[in-house]
Amino acid sequence: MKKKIAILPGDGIGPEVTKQALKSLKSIEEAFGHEFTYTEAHVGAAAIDATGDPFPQQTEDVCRAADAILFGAIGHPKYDNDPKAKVRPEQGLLAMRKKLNLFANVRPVKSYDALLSKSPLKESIIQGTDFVVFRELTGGIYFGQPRGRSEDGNQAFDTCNYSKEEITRIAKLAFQAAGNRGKKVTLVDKANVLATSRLWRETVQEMASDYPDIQLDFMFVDNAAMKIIQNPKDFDVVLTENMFGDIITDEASVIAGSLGMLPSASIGTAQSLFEPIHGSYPQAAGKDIANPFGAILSAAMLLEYSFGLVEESKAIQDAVLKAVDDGFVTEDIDRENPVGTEEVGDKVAAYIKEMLAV
Ligand SMILES: NC(=O)C1=CN([C@@H]2O[C@H](COP(=O)(O)OP(=O)(O)OC[C@H]3O[C@@H](n4cnc5c(N)ncnc54)[C@H](O)[C@@H]3O)[C@@H](O)[C@H]2O)C=CC1
Ligand SMILES: CC(C)CC(=O)C(=O)O
Ligand SMILES: [Mg+2]
Repeated sequence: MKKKIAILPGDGIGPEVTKQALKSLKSIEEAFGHEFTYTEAHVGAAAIDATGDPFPQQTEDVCRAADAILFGAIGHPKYDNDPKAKVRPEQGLLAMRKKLNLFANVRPVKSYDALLSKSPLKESIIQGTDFVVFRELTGGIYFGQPRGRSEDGNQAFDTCNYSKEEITRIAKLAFQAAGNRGKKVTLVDKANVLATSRLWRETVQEMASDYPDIQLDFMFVDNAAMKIIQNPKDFDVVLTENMFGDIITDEASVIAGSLGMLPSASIGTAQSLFEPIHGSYPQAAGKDIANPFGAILSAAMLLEYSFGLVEESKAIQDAVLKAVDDGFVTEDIDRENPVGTEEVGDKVAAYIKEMLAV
């Protein structure tokens, strides 16, 4: 199969974890005889430095010309520590999501048997966790207008906005996913307080009759934040809006062992984009300590979601599992006996070929 992949490494640890994901994709090409071409483009602080724009037209063009997009992370302390900065790397990420219509961010959460003992959570509680969060990605408070500051600068405001259409299109994907899994959708919202959350409940309730074999539950987000840690196995498909999904998945990553473990797919109406759920972790940049599994598993999601290459995707997932089982993990997982980012990437790429006997 011949496919074009846009590579957007971004900032901080973005380039190093993306590099490890590419090693796995190259093993897959070799093992299965596929031909992927990779076109790199700037996004985030790297793009501001190069062009003044965190999501330049040239990068958008590269994304639109591709069959799928692999993204690292954006963000830089020089902007985080300057609340008055006029242009911010995060604007690039949000612009990219909006312009490419990446409306559904799918974030699978799993525990790893080999990592159970490393978790601050009780093994008996997290063992066997397997749920997926469908996070709406192009609406809500990250995008709503008006937003800004009052004229005297003493007040600031953001707007949370949702339309039925925005809710319906992601809810459909969540119901369909539940049909192929544990047949349960939990809508996480704040319908006791927010008008937007009440629209979510109403819309999803109306849709439920189209999916009679799916159990639909509702949970307020504050309760969900607690229950995900207390009883993660109660969840199958979690459906939620943009900001709630952002927050509860960072929390849920503790179940997997580290924020560096979780991949994601951002489903678009044309191309889809694949990215680890973490940020640019600037403290770790260039130190060969970042966990690349989230990025590598994002490449696995890319193969399955965008190219329909299920066996190839599984080959990467199996190699990751073997690397984890064999103790090839970075210091966020194993402080006493870590290996470096590059070594993890090399190991997974080698295991793919070894397990497929290439
Ligand atoms: N999708 C994106 O590109 C995102 C970008 N950001 C940006 O990233 C920058 C840093 O933000 P933070 O809040 O510190 O979030 P972050 O996700 O970069 O890091 C938070 C903490 O998670 C751990 N961590 C994250 N990724 C890891 C990895 N691959 N391996 C090992 N440990 C890892 C580290 O303990 C780190 O201190 C900011 O500029 C922020 O705006 C934040 C979240 C998402
Ligand atoms: C940096 C934010 C815009 C997004 C974020 O934290 C995320 O998508 O996980
Ligand atoms: Mg986040």
